[in-house]
Amino acid sequence: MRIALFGYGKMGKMIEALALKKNHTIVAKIDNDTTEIDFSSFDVAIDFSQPSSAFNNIKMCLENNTPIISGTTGWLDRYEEAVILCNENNGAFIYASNFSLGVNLFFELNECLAKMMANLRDYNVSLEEIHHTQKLDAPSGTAITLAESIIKNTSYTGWELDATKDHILPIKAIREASVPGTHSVTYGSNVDSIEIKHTAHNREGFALGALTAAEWIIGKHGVFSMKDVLHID
Ligand SMILES: NC(=O)C1=CN([C@@H]2O[C@H](COP(=O)(O)OP(=O)(O)OC[C@H]3O[C@@H](n4cnc5c(N)ncnc54)[C@H](O)[C@@H]3O)[C@@H](O)[C@H]2O)C=CC1
Ligand SMILES: O=C(O)C1=N[C@H](C(=O)O)C[C@H](O)C1
Repeated sequence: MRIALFGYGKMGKMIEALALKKNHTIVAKIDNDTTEIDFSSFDVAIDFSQPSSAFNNIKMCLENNTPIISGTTGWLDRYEEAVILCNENNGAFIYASNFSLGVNLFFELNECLAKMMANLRDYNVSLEEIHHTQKLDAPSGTAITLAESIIKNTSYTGWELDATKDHILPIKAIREASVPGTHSVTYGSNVDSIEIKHTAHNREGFALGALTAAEWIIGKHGVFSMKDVLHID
């Protein structure tokens, strides 16, 4: 598979290392704003860039008939525009706030627990995420995905960083030197608490998931998610 990397930072480099081990070829490493890209030279693009550049990278790929996998977080106010562009161009697109298998299983666990807790009024839910200090967005994309699922399945109506209002799910975003990504969901009452937690030990799981999605999407048309790639239901 011939791959173009949009974003050649921590994730771009990790994906390159894994891709080479799997005998894929990295034909382009795009690490800044540019329009000088030969889209005919690669089969798929993988974007791990920055919140301010992700949408434009996705747009360029879709307008040039290139399947695009995006893991960049913090740009989702334009997600619906990306969906429209994908459909208009008969393209192929996957966004995931987290590509690791472990977190995608954790998403399922979170949904299941939210459904169980939905009518238990003695418990309040809160979310915490811990990431490295270079992270540009807060809360993390993964925390937002977790929060949206809880909101869909309980009486919570929204989320806010450090919220203290009724029915608003509080998210605490902590930044510590080199943490790859830790997420926990806690249901607390006066008598006990229930916590589920995912800890990434390094970035390999994210990179492997993104490569798996890139291999999977070739030849397909539409907007997909990691549920499609991993056959989770
Ligand atoms: N969905 C997932 O599984 C994961 C998502 N992420 C997200 O991926 C993004 C990148 O993460 P890291 O690699 O850790 O960040 P990073 O800061 O190490 O790398 C980002 C790179 O993008 C480059 N860049 C800036 N403007 C660009 C443009 N217009 N086009 C292409 N590249 C450009 C920067 O020069 C930098 O090298 C972040 O939004 C992060 O939250 C990170 C890990 C996993
Ligand atoms: O910026 C990161 O590093 C990560 N970002 C993603 C997010 O915002 O959820 C995924 C992972 O937690 C690492």
